[in-house]
Amino acid sequence: MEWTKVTVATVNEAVEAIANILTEAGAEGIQIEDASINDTLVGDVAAVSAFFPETVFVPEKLPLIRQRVLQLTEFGLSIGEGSVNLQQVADDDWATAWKKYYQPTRLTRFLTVVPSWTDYQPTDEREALIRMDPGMAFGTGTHPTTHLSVQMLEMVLRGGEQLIDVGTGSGVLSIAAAHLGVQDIRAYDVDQVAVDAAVANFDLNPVTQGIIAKPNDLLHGITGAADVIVANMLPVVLVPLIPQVPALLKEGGHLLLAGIITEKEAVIRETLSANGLMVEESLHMGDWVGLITRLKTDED
Ligand SMILES: C[S@@+](CC[C@H](N)C(=O)[O-])C[C@H]1O[C@@H](n2cnc3c(N)ncnc32)[C@H](O)[C@@H]1O
Repeated sequence: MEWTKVTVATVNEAVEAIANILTEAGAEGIQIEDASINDTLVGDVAAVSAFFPETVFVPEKLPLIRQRVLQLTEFGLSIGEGSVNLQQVADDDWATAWKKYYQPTRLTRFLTVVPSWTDYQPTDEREALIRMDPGMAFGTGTHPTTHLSVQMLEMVLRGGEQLIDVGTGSGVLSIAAAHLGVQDIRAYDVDQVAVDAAVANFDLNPVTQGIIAKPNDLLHGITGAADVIVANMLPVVLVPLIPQVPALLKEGGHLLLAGIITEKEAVIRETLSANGLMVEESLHMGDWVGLITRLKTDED
């Protein structure tokens, strides 16, 4: 079988958004390259490739893909070169591409994300595995913003908390939280395809029994407070999310934010402050920032 490979040349900041556009256009697999895995790319230059099966007539889809990539700039996102290129690839190349780019990745000392088709075994008894189907959209769990999110979860969770995962995507953060002892998890995503992908990934990970996954726009209409709210999303979505958080965060609870490129950190901090939240700690990975925040108290 032949596949059509569509590659968008971009920068790190836009990688997740472009992956979503390509998935929504009918891609069956996404491959992300940046300087950490491809020597020919330097700095924050990145490439997102999507593989479409023969049954999809890709040239028909290209104008909309191009238009949606360009529209990202309207949300304040830098897209870099933004060029879109087509290539036919044979099945064998595709199989090799998966193997090359989706390797088990140790996110933290205790959590490793593993493509579902590998037989990777933990190297020690404390290493827990997050099994993900790499054919599904919304990240394989190896993006730096996901790394930061999992690191922040590991820093604040002690077990037994209630957690809300906003923009769950592949469900990776909910699976990580379940491994860290959280049983009461609500996972939401505005996109039904993402919710379906998350549910399928929950089924691959026995630890996730009982997670509620539903389509929802941010936290509109959600009731019932949580100890931890985690959101790895673009700043353009985090800004309207933040004012919804204080009503849903228990006293002493944490809001964990990732998906923030360094240039957008100031606007996120301003929005947090205007809504009675303060930054307890910030984590950095490349150009990305993760913020551990909590409600301000009288002592602050
Ligand atoms: C960068 S992905 C994060 C996926 C996953 N949580 C992770 O950390 O790898 C962002 C997700 O947010 C979702 N999203 C975007 N806007 C949203 C909204 N208004 N409400 C809920 N989810 C949203 C997207 O569909 C996407 O799945």
